[in-house]
Amino acid sequence: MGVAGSGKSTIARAVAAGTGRVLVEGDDFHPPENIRKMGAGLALTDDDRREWLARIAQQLAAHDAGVVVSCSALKLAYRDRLRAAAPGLRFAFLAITPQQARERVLARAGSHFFPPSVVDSQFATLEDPSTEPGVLRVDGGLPAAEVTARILDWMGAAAPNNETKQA
Ligand SMILES: Nc1ncnc2c1ncn2[C@@H]1O[C@H](COP(=O)(O)OP(=O)(O)OP(=O)(O)O)[C@@H](O)[C@H]1O
Ligand SMILES: O=C(O)[C@H](O)[C@@H](O)[C@H](O)[C@H](O)CO
Repeated sequence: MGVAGSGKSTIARAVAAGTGRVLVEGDDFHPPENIRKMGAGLALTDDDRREWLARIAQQLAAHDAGVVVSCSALKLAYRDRLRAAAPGLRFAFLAITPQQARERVLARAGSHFFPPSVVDSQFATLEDPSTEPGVLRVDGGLPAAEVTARILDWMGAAAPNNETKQA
C-alpha cells in the first residue's frame, strides 16, 4: 500500500513472484468512472472508492491460500474494510516523499492514467499505518530489489537470492 508512485505495482509483482502467490493488481478493479475521474485530474472520494474496495475484498476472500494485492489503501477505514475480508491480512507500507512521488509520476506521465496533478491529494488523504498491527513500513525510495527483499524477509519467505548472499 501507499500513494501513487510508491512502487505498489512493481513491488507486488516481485513479492508475488518471490512467494509463488497470486498477484492482484488493485488498479484493475477500479470502476471505469474512477479511472476517468483520476485521468481528468480529480482525486477520488470515499464514495468513489467504496465499490473498488468491495471488489478487492472479494479478491482477498477468493484467494484464501494467499495472495499479494497492490492497493493504495490510504485510510485506516479502507484497510479495515480489507482486513474484515481477510483476517490476518498484513500491509507493507511503501513510504516515499511527495517529491519522490511527483518525480516518479511525472516520469511515466505519458503511459499511465494517473496525472502528476493528483499526487498531492494522495498525501492529504494518506493516514500513516505505521503504528497499526501487521504493518511493515519500508522506505520506498530504496532500490526495488531491496524493498522486495525486506518484505519477503518480513513475510518469512526466502528472497530468491538469499542462498547466494549467505554463501
Ligand atoms: N524502489 C523503486 N525505485 C525506483 N523507482 C521505482 C521503485 N519502485 C517503482 N519505481 C518506478 O516508479 C514508478 C511508479 O511505480 P509503480 O507503478 O510500481 O507505483 P504504484 O504505487 O503502483 O503507482 P500507481 O499506484 O500510481 O500505479 C514506475 O516507473 C516504477 O518503475
Ligand atoms: O486510492 C486512490 O486514490 C487510487 O487507488 C490511487 O492511489 C490510484 O489508483 C493509483 O495510485 C494510481 O495507480
